[in-house]
Amino acid sequence: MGIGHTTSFVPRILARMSDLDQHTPLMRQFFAAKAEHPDVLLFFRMGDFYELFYDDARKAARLLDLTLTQRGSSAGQPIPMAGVPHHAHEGYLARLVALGESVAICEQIGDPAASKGLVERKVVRIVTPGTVTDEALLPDRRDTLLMAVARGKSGYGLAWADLAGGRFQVAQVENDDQLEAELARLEPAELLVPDDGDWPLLTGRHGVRMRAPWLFDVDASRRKLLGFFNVHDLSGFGIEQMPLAIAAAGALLGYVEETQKQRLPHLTAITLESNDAAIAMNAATRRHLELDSRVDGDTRHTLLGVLDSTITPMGGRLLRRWLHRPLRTREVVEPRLHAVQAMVDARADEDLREAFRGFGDVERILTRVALRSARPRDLSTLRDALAKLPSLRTLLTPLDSPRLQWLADALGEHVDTAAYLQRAIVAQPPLLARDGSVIAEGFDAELDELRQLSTNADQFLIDMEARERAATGIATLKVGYNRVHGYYIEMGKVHADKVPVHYTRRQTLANAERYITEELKDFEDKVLSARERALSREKGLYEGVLDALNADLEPLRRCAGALAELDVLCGFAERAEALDWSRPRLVDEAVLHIEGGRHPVVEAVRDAPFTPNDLQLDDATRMLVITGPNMGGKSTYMRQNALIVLLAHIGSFVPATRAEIGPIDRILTRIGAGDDLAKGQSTFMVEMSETSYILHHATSQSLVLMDEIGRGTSTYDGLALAEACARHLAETNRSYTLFATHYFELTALAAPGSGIRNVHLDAVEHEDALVFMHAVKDGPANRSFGLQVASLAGLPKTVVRAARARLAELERQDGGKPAPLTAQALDMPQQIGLFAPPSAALEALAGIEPDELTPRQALEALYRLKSLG
Ligand SMILES: Nc1ncnc2c1ncn2[C@@H]1O[C@H](COP(=O)(O)OP(=O)(O)OP(=O)(O)O)[C@@H](O)[C@H]1O
Repeated sequence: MGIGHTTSFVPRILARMSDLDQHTPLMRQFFAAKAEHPDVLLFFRMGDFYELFYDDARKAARLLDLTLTQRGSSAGQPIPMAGVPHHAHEGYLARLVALGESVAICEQIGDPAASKGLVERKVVRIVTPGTVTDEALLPDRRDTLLMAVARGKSGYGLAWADLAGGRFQVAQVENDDQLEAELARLEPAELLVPDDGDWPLLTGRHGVRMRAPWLFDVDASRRKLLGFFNVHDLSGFGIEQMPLAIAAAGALLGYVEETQKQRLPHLTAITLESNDAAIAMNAATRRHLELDSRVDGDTRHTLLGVLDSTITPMGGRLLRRWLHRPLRTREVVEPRLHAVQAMVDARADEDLREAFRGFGDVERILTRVALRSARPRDLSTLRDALAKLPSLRTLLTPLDSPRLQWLADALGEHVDTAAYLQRAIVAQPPLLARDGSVIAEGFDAELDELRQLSTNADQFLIDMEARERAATGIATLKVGYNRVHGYYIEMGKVHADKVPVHYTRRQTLANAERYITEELKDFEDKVLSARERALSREKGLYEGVLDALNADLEPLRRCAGALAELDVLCGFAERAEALDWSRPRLVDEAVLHIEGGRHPVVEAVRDAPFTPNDLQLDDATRMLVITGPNMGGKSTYMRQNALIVLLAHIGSFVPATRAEIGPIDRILTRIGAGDDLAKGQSTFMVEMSETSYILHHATSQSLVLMDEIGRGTSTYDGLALAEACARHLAETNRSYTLFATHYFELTALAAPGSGIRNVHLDAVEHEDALVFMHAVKDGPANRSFGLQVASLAGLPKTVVRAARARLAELERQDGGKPAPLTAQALDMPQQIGLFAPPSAALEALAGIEPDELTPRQALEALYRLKSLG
């Protein structure tokens, strides 16, 4: 949904409503519902369909490929209409929500059969992209977040909620860059912002919803939060002094209450996310490192694609969260690494992972329990999950890791809940509670009796007949049933004198009398309504089961959280073994020392073996200037080091034989591929704004990757900028920098004492083919192989040949060496051969292919050249 959606739609609806009297009663009902929800699609329940009218119909028809029809006319105008069948509406909802649309569901409230005239209708809930909790509408392995952003002089307040998981978090950031970074990290499905001016950052984003600015009022928000969480102040959440965060949280909560129209008992606290705890990565870095999606949309060949071997969906979601927020807090990361080590040492992951199978999505199930929308199969999955806990705990017991033992504790026992669900729910319940047959036999005597009544009615009648015959001595006495009179005891008129006093006459036939007794009447009442009553009894019992689970929700949610974390850690152990990764050492000294490092994704995709490479950065060496041919492996080398650092800080082992990593505060990258031109900036502009961000933010604890900066402008501008940036990074920022460049001039920076070293990647020409070695070696590259790579890429032979001739000329002019970069050289570009006026004769010569000339043509060419010289 784009910004401004609201404003265009409302006046049209209101205009139609102005002549309400002329509309049919049904349409008046529609307009009334629509007036309350003007800016969302209205699903208007009519029998077995949800119908959409007017603009909603047109929009839905377009988005969902529905047929646009007409429903008669109202106020003299045909009514455009489109509909989706009720039984299949979830699929359509899912598609709309994925497109960032919201839908108000307007149900028939009254019983259509019982109501005279128009059945009552009411909007019962509003499904929005950021608030969905239905299983069918949610992606399994990714959080669906609703976010609100408040802005003020000191920056932005952010609040985000994962309603399906029951998480509610806030943070404050200082500027646009940080806001953009958080949006890139969290990727909210729906974003609420105050309608108080421009939001250039959000242009083109899906799911942005403008809200009235007063909804972000700090005082009102504070009151709302105090009321919602039933607390006296917000200091318990650590946000008392954070007005912007409070404003955002209040606005978010208001929206959730407005759309969900129900209590949200599973949101029990607000967690403050501190920016200091995480390694900062801006939006560009996330994109460049291809953490969970690539520029081309591929998700498999990403770090997450390689790393994710979690079994449960909640484990998958947690891993994604971790991956996007590597932590600086060693107290959290070290215990994870230790846990992975313990599992690797004990080779425990295989059994543990086996144990995770069938656990299902306990976390989301518990949310549905809290929201009372849990379905029977949610409860049976929960039951089966709880039943597996003891064996899971047994597997964890021998593992020597405090974190794993803590998690085993957090799993809890839940013996009573497990037994309770075992008793309450049938082995394989049906999909929907309304069909009955969910509550197990033996759980409730009344339900059992009701069920028995409907199934065992025949036996009861046979038994009763035998009993009454014996009691009265009338062998021909019959117990029967007819539709009009119901159950009866029938006997011939001749037996009139033997009729017991408690028999009441019901009907007289020609030769027989029919009676009813108290017992039979009771039976009749019970049987005739038994099915309905069984169903309604079941419904009540089902609610009771939900109540019982809700009473014990917190420990269950802790259990779900522990399961998710165990699953992720276990996945790390599995990956470490399968991919031969090793445990990184997080140290206090300023070093970045990686031996035998590999790029996890490139290695996974390549058929041929991957060449491992080392990295050594420390106080003495702050920057590597990396040269070498295109395709040599420069980008791969730079990124693999960033990924190794990142993996180490989420608690994973890393693709290296050894890694020693000092404190890191940020990972910053400037990498050309996939530049984001969406913002209407030129490639060079993007390059420079990213570079400027880096120069402003990189510290001596930052890891910076710079890939060929300066490429987007003229050679000398580019070269000058690249050198100035490199110097600044090495001397002022003093960051750990990997600086890949095609400007050989930059290799001159690596003077003794500069903290800069040259390394290069090599290729060799072998029988006309170019072989890339992919090994990082000391010193600058001695040639670039640019022409060879161009020829590999299929550039026309004549062009490559012309380039080769030109290169020879340039090298002759420059004495074959890269020119040292001096200010003088930069000021006087014309002195450098590249800009010398080209020789017409040489150019013509370059275009000549001797092998293809006849002797006569060769002679002619020679004369021509002579004339040019
Ligand atoms: N260490 C390695 N071992 C094996 N193969 C590698 C290695 N590094 C890179 N490669 C392979 O070489 C290809 C090119 O690598 P990369 O893109 O890093 O080169 P580059 O030097 O950055 O090139 P360019 O300058 O054109 O951007 C990769 O796609 C990968 O298949």
